[in-house]
Amino acid sequence: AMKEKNPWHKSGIVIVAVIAVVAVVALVVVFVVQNMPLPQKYKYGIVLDAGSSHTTVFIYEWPAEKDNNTGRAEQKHSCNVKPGISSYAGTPWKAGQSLRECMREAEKNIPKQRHAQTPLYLGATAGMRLLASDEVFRAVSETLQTFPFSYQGARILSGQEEGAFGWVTVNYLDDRLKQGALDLGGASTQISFVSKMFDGSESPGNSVTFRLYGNDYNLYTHSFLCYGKDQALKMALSGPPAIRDPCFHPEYVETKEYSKLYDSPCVSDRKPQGAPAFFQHTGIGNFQQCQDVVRSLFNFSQCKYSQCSLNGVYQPPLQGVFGAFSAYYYIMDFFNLTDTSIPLDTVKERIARFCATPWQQVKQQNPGIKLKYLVGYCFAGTYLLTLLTDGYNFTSETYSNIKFIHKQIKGSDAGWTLGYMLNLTNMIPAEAPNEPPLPYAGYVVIVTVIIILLVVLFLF
Ligand SMILES: Nc1ccn([C@@H]2O[C@H](COP(=O)(O)OP(=O)(O)OP(=O)(O)O)[C@@H](O)[C@H]2O)c(=O)n1
Ligand SMILES: [Ca+2]
Repeated sequence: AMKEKNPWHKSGIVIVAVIAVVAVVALVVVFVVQNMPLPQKYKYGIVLDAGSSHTTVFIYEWPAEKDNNTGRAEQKHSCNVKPGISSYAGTPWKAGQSLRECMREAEKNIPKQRHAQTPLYLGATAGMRLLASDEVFRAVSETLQTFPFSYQGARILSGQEEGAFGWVTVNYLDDRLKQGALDLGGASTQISFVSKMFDGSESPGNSVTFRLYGNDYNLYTHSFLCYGKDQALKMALSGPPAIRDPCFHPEYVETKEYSKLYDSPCVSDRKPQGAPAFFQHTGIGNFQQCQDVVRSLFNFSQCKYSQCSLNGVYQPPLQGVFGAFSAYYYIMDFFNLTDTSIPLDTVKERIARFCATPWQQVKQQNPGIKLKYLVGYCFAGTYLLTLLTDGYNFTSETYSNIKFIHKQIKGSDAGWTLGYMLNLTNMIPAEAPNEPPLPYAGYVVIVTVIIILLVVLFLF
């Protein structure tokens, strides 16, 4: 009998193979889809930074299901209003009104179902330290309570908190190396850093301890009230009647109201008897002389500690790199000098040349810059350099340890607000995060390749 070929034999193998391949592909697909991260659910927090010159509403966002020890809160949105609430001393209700528009934006930026559980904090800094108006706080609180968030209250931060939380923000997410923090505001300025030479014993008032990513830190921090850039300018102007002012450009002439100059506690006791109502403010644009004026605002005559920065305030030796933000950044960004590999002498020369440039020419060369800011950069640049060198003791050698920064990793603004919220929500990461051994994509690729390998072996 003829051996009949079984036509089913060959096609049977093919069918089995196809089914096997389809099954494996299906397996892989199901596996990948199943293991894909679910659409994230987020939690939110709102912090209002009520500074002396502005109020900024910050919205932070972090994954809801993750434990909080991995450093993942990020800035989702920010909204800025000027001027600061402390400028509404005469009309407190307007301070409340001024925040409405940004708060409505916050409502839009946070999903409705999360509103009620979103904490809302307002922290005020140096402007309110100087004003200390209960009426302004009451008006602001009333406004904030009309929004559907979980209002946690408004308060004035101490200078120590402001410095310490700025340090936490700068070091959050970045556990590789501990950076110091330099904050130059309108009404106060802060310096915060960790130093081997500082254990808090010499000056307990400058000491703050934190546990961050598995390490304990003893932080040195100090806030100088009245030494923000706007109040420092008032102090500089209120010296001997500033007729010919080295901190303003040649050809700058402006008639100014004397009483406006003395409207802050930083300068009120300097007001001379029988001062005229108006004075002519005339620039001569001289960096060296402007530096002398700034130095005269710093008192170096007494120090009861092993060493001091200025005004008899203890400061341990500088250590490590520093993130310098807020006005430090705005000023150096204007001068195109945020790159600190540029030698300090070159930086001084450039600012000196700017100060010596006649005001008309400065205006022509900087058409895009608001005049109220532009007019102040000669003083601001001189003040910044003098504070860093004569004040904090940075040198030509250590200047490059400063990094002028605006945003943190992942786009959060550098400043005290993120650190403040992390602290109040118990989210300052006490332990270092547990990294998964493989990134997710790598894990999927490896699993898939192994399965395909097994299938190929099986077929042959
Ligand atoms: N784009 C900007 C924004 C602000 N400024 C100025 O920089 C200074 C500091 O601003 P900021 O850090 O916002 O200070 P505040 O938080 O308002 O003040 P403080 O921290 O002292 O309360 C102010 O003189 C402000 O006018 C600037 O030159 N350019
Ligand atoms: Ca500030």
